[in-house]
Amino acid sequence: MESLCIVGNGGVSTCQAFTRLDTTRVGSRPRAQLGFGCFVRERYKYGNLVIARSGRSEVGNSKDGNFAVENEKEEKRGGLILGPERDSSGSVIGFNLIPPSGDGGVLESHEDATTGGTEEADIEGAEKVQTRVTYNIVFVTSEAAPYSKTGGLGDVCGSLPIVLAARGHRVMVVSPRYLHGGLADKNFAGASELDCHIKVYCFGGEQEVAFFHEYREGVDWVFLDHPSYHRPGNPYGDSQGAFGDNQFRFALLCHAACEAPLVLPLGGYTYGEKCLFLVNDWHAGLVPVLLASKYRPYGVYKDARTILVIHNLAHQGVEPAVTYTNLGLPSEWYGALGWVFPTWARTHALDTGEAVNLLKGAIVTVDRILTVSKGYAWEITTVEGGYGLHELLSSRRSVLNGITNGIDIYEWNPSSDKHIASNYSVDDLSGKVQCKIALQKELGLPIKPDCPMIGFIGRLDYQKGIDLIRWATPELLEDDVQFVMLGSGDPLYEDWMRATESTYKDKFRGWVGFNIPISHKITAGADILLMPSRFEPCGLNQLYAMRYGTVPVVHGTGGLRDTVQAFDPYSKGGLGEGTGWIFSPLSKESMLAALRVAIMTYRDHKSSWEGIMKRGMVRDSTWENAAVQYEQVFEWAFIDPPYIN
Ligand SMILES: Nc1ncnc2c1ncn2[C@@H]1O[C@H](COP(=O)(O)OP(=O)(O)O[C@H]2O[C@H](CO)[C@@H](O)[C@H](O)[C@H]2O)[C@@H](O)[C@H]1O
Repeated sequence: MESLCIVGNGGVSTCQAFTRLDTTRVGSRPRAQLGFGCFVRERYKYGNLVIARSGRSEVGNSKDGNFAVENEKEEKRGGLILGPERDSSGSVIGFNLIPPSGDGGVLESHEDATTGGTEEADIEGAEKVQTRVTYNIVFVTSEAAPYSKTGGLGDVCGSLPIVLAARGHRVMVVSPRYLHGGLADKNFAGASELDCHIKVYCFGGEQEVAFFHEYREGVDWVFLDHPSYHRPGNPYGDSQGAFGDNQFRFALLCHAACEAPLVLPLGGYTYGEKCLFLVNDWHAGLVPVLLASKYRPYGVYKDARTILVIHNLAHQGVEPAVTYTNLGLPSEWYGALGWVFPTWARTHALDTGEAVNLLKGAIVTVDRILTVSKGYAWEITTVEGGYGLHELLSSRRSVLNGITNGIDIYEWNPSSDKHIASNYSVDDLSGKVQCKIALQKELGLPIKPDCPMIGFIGRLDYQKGIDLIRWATPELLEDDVQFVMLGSGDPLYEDWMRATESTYKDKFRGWVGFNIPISHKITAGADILLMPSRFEPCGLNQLYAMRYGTVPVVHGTGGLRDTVQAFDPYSKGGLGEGTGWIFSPLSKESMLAALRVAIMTYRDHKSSWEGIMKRGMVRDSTWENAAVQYEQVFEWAFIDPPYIN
């Protein structure tokens, strides 16, 4: 117990007792980079108020014990709280706690943010406790599971918001209310219409939109309602291809998402102007452009920040330049979105290649950029991975970070999964073979519990390396293996899957369609999950597979390389380490070679195989791990002024 003077608004307001609750050491950089010691954080209880105080030890190479002594000394010398720091609305957002040396370091990460270049080391070292600063966070996304999902974007925007809310943030997710006229429409049944219709100006007129809302698992799920979201198909298209008015549909989403924190009194209060927009992929790319061009010039959202999360750079929302006037942006902002196709990509000699690119607009106006793995964060700054935006992305490298996705460990849990035939866990794997047998039965394959079963789940497109699978399948199926694929997408590959199934009746099954229960059954029933992705920003299926003891064989790219550890039978004195196989280059030969080693290990080295399975099953893929790193980036975003003021 000690006493501390609390000075507020220029005068000593009171002197009261306070108690130190705990002292923790905050993740530190290598000393050589910083030239000073590690940061420490202490928490104090003052009446009902808990105050976090951060400072740094001057003895960088102190052992933990020395840190305690150091801070004990500092504490004895006493410190001052120089009053609350308030935002423009008068809300208290922090306390200026200054030790007598004047070396306060209340916001240690401010220094981190200005040094640049090595932030990733700090992201990983961030504390794994409840966050100290909370934000009003607005996710803007074209899909969020379980309401809408065509792939990994839906998974991420369906689970990360819940984890952030549980960590104390106020979180809203704004997404369209798709009604396709099928069973999936019931996903929105829990959302009720809010008494708030607004008009947004774009596409040559006023567009009236409504909002639906469901408060679930601590998150405000806000669904934007407009007739253009009500049609058969999926969020982006139908059997005829992509919808022709997607630019309109997602521009509408962005306009409305900018209004939502200002106009929706969720739980009685709006989110307000001081919020953090997390804009996902091109569909949400207009949000930072709108803030910069239409709100901040009028004094609105001056204290908001925006972070672009890139899940897939291959999709950028590119449309002819003439469509710019539809977007509801001031004409002088054309340069932000204007983009010129390289000469080789133009359609004819008179084509000037001029276009508007919504993702590019976001990249040049947003405060910070995140991708879903570190490997991909680097790849998008290269010619090969940058899809024409590598130079722009490189120019913003100082605010670009990669954070590997987590997974929903409740939905993807082999010991409680309702979709699979038999539950199992790392302590009792016996149910896994039952899942395989059940899958063989369901698919009409010969029941062979010992036959290696390879699985594939994903969109049938160029990104996922389906062409490679197609070339390799005849050779692969010469062996005594079974191969099960689930996917939809390019009709060429859908037809190929059907044809292959009829050629290899005893060995191959191709399930064309999008089916979540089947994806769980394959993840549990297969022994090997194949992911020969050409590029993969993160990849979730390999994470699900590892959690289910299904061994991934992946191409060494992006998040696949970051998350799968190559099996090495000789390490650890012959005990082995690693969670799967990584092949490179992306060729039929190297993929088949990796699969053959995996199959041989499955057949002939049972204990090694079990080791690989178990290491994968206990790997930490939780969202908590990623959420802590997200919070570090949030802090950095608010330390810097808005990129475009
Ligand atoms: N036919 C089908 N039936 C049922 N379920 C199916 C399915 N096809 C795919 N899925 C499911 O959709 C999700 C796909 O996630 P991925 O991360 O593998 O890829 P995607 O390319 O969509 O995501 C993009 O965004 C995510 C999220 O950031 C990144 O991980 C990824 O690298 C990037 O390409 C998984 O949950 C998978 O099970």
